[in-house]
Amino acid sequence: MINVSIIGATGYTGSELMRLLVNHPEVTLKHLTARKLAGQKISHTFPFLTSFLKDKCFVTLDIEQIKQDSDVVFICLPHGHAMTLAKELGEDIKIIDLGADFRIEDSDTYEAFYKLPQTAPDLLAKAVYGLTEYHREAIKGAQLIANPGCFVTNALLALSPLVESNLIDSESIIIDSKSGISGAGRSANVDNLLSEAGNNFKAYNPLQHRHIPEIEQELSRFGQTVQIQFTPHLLPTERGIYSTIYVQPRSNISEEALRQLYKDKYAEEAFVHLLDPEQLPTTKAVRGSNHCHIQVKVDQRTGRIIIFSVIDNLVKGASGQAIQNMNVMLGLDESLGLSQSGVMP
Ligand SMILES: NC(=O)C1=CN([C@@H]2O[C@H](COP(=O)(O)OP(=O)(O)OC[C@H]3O[C@@H](n4cnc5c(N)ncnc54)[C@H](OP(=O)(O)O)[C@@H]3O)[C@@H](O)[C@H]2O)C=CC1
Ligand SMILES: CC(=O)N[C@@H](CCC(=O)OP(=O)(O)O)C(=O)O
Repeated sequence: MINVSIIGATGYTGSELMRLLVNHPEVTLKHLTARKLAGQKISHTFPFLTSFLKDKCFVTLDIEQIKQDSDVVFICLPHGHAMTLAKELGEDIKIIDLGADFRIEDSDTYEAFYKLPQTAPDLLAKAVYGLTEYHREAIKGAQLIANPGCFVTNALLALSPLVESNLIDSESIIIDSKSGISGAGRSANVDNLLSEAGNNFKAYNPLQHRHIPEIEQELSRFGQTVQIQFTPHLLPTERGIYSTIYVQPRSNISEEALRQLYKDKYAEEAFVHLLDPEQLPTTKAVRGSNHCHIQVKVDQRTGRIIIFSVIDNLVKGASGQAIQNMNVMLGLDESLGLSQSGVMP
């Protein structure tokens, strides 16, 4: 069995990891850390885990104990902590960071967008970016994974086939994204109260969202420098990310050719699906699952391509993809623990 510990198990990504890993046939959950809730039963905070974790309690973070007892550690903390923790955990343990500390290759860009110093440049250099479908070979040999941001995962799965094929004007990309409130984490925040966010809808952080440099970095890997326009919005729902993306092709492309591109790219992928032409993605169809649903259209009037893409921010956008990466790192079947379908209604 693989011994797994979670640092920051009281948050949404930590609890989602537990929800998925209790059904992973190869995993034993070891140390599940918290600050204030240390010593308390996990099932009291997360009753959905009652029959799975029984009397298991949160524990205070003890690096030596974790090093001794774990094969894999997931770090589910606010940005800035994983740089220190990954150093302390050392190189003999596999680490998957769900935050952004190892995602941005250029430290000045990280510091500008995150307002935090990059204190682990040596670890940054060896970290592998964990968008599984595009970095599988590197992930196989990695010790440290930078798990992608949720909006980023959604946008990259939608856009990469087009950018990789050099079919679009790399400065024409407009990404209009919406996220459920769990994307903001479980910590108390007035903006996320039902009375503020319920029956409400708003854009936030236009022009400066932290995911802009991450999306540009990853799309630019294909060869051309990519500049995007990205605006996130807050949906009055718990989970889900929905992106509608507009791009200008370099030359006219038929919808049939466009569909073939996506079909070929994702034919072998367990979690990325091009929907039938008459369908449009919905957040509920992927709710609780590790799946990404994509639709592509060509507007015959304007010539633009429109891509619709949807994931569950806590699963493919965070904990599910982290487990997918763990499976790849350990040479396991990539889908282990991730067989859930979406939940409707
Ligand atoms: N929510 C999402 O959809 C996604 C989140 N992420 C990233 O994953 C990481 C975790 O996110 P999420 O689970 O949503 O966050 P939450 O706010 O839900 O949970 C944060 C966790 O971090 C702990 N924590 C908070 N501050 C500190 C601190 N100063 N020192 C030690 N522990 C601390 C909390 O523990 P305690 O109970 O002790 O306070 C809690 O367990 C973040 O980096 C986030 O950006 C990535 C993709 C998607
Ligand atoms: C709704 C909401 O607030 N969403 C978060 C994104 C969550 C995410 O992907 O996390 P990272 O911070 O690890 O990139 C935001 O916009 O900041």
